[in-house]
Amino acid sequence: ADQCVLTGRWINDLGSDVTIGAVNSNGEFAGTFHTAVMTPTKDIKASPLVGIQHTKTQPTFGFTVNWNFTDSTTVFTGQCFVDIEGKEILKGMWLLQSHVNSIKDDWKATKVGTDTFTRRPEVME
Ligand SMILES: O=C1C=CC(=NNc2ccccc2C(=O)O)C=C1
Repeated sequence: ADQCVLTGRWINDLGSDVTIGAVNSNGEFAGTFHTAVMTPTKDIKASPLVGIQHTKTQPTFGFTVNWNFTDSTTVFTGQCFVDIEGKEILKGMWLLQSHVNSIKDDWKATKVGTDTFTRRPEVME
């Protein structure tokens, strides 16, 4: 089914903008994550992501984001669901690992949360 092939543009509930490229026959993909959560201190560059999805109906997926202006990493995992109107939703959870300078601070270095992505509507020309 071509539903829930992750290629394309997605927006999450924080307003961040994710672009995912082609998904290969192994389900692997790459893309960019343009976060909405950083106040534009400097020009906010997109951060790279790599991931993999199952290629079946309503597949599960995972991807990793390397935040390029902080030394932190977020891994997302979830499942793509198609609602009755055919709208796709990526229902997921994430772990954010912040860089800390000492293992003594490791206890406070991992945050967890939920996140939902929907397809970014193509702007009508
Ligand atoms: O430099 C950084 C560090 C962490 C960030 N986390 N963003 C997230 C973490 C979890 C879920 C969504 C987001 C998001 O940006 O939408 C973003 C930029």
